[in-house]
Amino acid sequence: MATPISIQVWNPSGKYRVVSTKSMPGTRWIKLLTDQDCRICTEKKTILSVEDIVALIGDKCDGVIGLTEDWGEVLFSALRRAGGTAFSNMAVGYNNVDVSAATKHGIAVGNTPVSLTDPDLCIYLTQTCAEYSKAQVPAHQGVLTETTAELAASLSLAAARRIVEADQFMRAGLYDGWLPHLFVGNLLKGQTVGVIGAGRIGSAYARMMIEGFKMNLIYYDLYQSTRLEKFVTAYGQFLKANGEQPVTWKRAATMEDVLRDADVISLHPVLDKTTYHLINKESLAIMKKEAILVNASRGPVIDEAALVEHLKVNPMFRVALDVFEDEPYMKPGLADQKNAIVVPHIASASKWTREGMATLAALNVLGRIKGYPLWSDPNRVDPFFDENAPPPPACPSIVNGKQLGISASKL
Ligand SMILES: NC(=O)C1=CN([C@@H]2O[C@H](COP(=O)(O)OP(=O)(O)OC[C@H]3O[C@@H](n4cnc5c(N)ncnc54)[C@H](O)[C@@H]3O)[C@@H](O)[C@H]2O)C=CC1
Ligand SMILES: O=C(O)C(=O)CO
Repeated sequence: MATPISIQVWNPSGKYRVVSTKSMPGTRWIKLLTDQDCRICTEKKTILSVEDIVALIGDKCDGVIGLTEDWGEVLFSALRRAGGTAFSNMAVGYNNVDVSAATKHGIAVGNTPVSLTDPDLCIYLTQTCAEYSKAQVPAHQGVLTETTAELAASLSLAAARRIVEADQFMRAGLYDGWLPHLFVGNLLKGQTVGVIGAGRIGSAYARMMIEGFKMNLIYYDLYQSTRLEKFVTAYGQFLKANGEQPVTWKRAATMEDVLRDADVISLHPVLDKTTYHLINKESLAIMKKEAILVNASRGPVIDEAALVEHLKVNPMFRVALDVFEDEPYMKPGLADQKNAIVVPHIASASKWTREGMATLAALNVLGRIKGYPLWSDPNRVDPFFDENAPPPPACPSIVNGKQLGISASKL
């Protein structure tokens, strides 16, 4: 075992033993657990291997909070042997977790689809235009959802206006004076934004690009996003009533239609068998030569080696990536491409979101340890964030709750 070098323990004499495989932001999650007689053990610096985590679980552990590690048979059987019944990913995505292995061992699997109410947005829309405000803009905007969508929007802009290249050029002392051809990029207004996977994050990203830059929408999802369609229709009517060109939407019959039509394409599906290498050599070839591709979902949704080859022969094609196929590594050649922007999986990295995720992950584990029921709607978890009141006695979001027969909360 690579010895963990900086173990930190809170409330050493606590009755319940909880391990957090990574140090998490904020202090509320620590207080919530220690107030309920939990001893918390976390590794502050190292990225732990599966072997390290088994050692940290030891022979007594009630629950674990983890992220990105490979949570399969080895870890779940170790947790079970130590008497554990709870695991929570500190993430909304849980493609790193073998849920059926957890269920087999009677272990609950939590995730963090954080949400909060955003009254300002609703007031703004109500004042702006009655129709527009009725367009089913959700009263609950996800904290993780919006944060991740904002990063995807930032990457779209950075790629469209070549901000990273221009920044590097400045710092290299190459700027001699204003030139008409210097870092000419793409105007977004009036262009088409394509969204693949129009769930919570994909829809929030679409709204930002449509409202912010008056782009038209084409999307592909297995399900119809009625709420998003109504929003774009109403916003289009609002623009028309104000003498502006209305925005439009189209639900594509195939993903290829999106790839063919869109100027900026952002990927937001879950990672599963149907989305693995969704973007590959063939699908890249369909896209416009000057298109922008953004990925803040999961790395393996793109065949990254094929992407590197595509970037080499299509210098006007740009890509902006938050996630990578072999994370934390990049495929050979990617870092050399000027038409690629790469950031280290920071889409959810706003203070509020990360602290909220830590709180939810801790409460998933605590709820299971205490035998609490499941919260009624994992997309409406605002009560768990109220710093002035104790959190509801429920598990905020357990993905295999039904399979384990955990009862639903009446709250
Ligand atoms: N980069 C980051 O830090 C973050 C990444 N994520 C990733 O984003 C993903 C999406 O998150 P949410 O929007 O909250 O999930 P969601 O479940 O609300 O949306 C996913 C959408 O993908 C669609 N989908 C599934 N298979 C598809 C297919 N074959 N083709 C097209 N669409 C398909 C689903 O119907 C659904 O509408 C997460 O699963 C996670 O992997 C989430 C948060 C942060
Ligand atoms: O929540 C997720 O799925 C993440 O990727 C963490 O940022």
